[in-house]
Amino acid sequence: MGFSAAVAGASGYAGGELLRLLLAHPEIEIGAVTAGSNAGTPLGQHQPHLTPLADRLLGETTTDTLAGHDVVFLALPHGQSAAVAASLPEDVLVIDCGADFRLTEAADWQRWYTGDHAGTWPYGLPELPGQRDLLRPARRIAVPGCYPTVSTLALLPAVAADLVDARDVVVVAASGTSGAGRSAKPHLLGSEVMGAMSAYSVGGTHRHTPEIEQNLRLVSGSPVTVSFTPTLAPMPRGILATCTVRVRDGVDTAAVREAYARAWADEPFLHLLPEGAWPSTAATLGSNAVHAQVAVDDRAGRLVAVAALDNLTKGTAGGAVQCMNLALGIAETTGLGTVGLAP
Ligand SMILES: NC(=O)C1=CN([C@@H]2O[C@H](COP(=O)(O)OP(=O)(O)OC[C@H]3O[C@@H](n4cnc5c(N)ncnc54)[C@H](OP(=O)(O)O)[C@@H]3O)[C@@H](O)[C@H]2O)C=CC1
Ligand SMILES: CC(=O)N[C@@H](CCC(=O)OP(=O)(O)O)C(=O)O
Repeated sequence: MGFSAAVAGASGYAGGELLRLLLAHPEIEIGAVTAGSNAGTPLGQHQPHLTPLADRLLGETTTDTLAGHDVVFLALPHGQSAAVAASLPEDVLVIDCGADFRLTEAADWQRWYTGDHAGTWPYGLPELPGQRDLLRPARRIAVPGCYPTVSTLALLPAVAADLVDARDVVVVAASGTSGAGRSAKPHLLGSEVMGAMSAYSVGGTHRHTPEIEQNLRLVSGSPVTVSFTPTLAPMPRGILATCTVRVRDGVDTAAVREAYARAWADEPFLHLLPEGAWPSTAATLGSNAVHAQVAVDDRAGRLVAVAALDNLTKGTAGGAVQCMNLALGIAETTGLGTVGLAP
């Protein structure tokens, strides 16, 4: 065991997935586990699948509890991370699963969130060009939102190779309910969700829109406009994103597939499926993998890129552990699987 790690928000979904992954990580010893209103109760009461940690008591999320670790993961609601991070020494690796430090523009923060913009940390999507060089020396990392991870990765090779016009991107993504966190909300009741799909934050109102645009802008030679519509699917975890964008003249499926195969040849977690096979969330569950497929719809003149991932693994905790590995100087794939759970 080389490094100690604390997890704040350990009673929640993202915190639970972090602990599941860290339990299997050969270089990590799990230290403090903390919560909010559930502080003082045993972790096993909230995360019964984490049997080796069942008797651990959840601590208060304070500087005293979190201090003294090499790594601190924050899996807290938006707006809670800045104060905690500021109280920790600069040489401690702090990895925030929330949104507070993802956006580069304060104006974007003010438009899409409430309160003051806390700042910008290196963005925890290693697959962005040049990003690994920024993450290796970083001691503060902002993990992307789950929809931005899957949508950005689904579109990145096509936008980077200038095969598409990024002014006309449409993303419709279906998420499992764990994406909404664990606190009780009427629209997440079993009777509302089971056997039903529904759209929400329609009409360009979801706060992940500027994050997806920010990511694609990094590689696009032209302006980027994304119309993003999330939907809620009757499953506990997983996201399937269907992304379409106008293709440049003469671009066909073969050219797009070649660009994705080239871009992802050395990516350990990004898989372009064999031609004709389309992603399913189930095949990615519990793994850090992203499965994708692309085709050009010649009649409509649009690229269709479909990608699936597990929102709690590559979409949050797995992405966070991947970034931790880079920042600790250990192999990026340590403790992370690419094999999903099926059926
Ligand atoms: N779920 C997902 O798929 C994704 C989540 N994220 C982000 O990860 C973070 C955690 O999300 P998620 O796990 O889903 O949320 P949950 O609601 O499931 O968990 C929230 C956690 O934060 C704790 N908490 C709440 N308020 C406070 C407080 N004031 N002080 C200390 N601890 C507090 C809760 O403790 P208690 O049980 O005591 O209330 C709980 O442990 C969020 O920022 C979310 O946006 C990012 C990408 C995807
Ligand atoms: C199904 C569902 O409700 N999903 C969440 C996305 C969660 C996520 O990625 O997290 P951040 O809040 O960290 O950005 C939502 O749409 O708000």
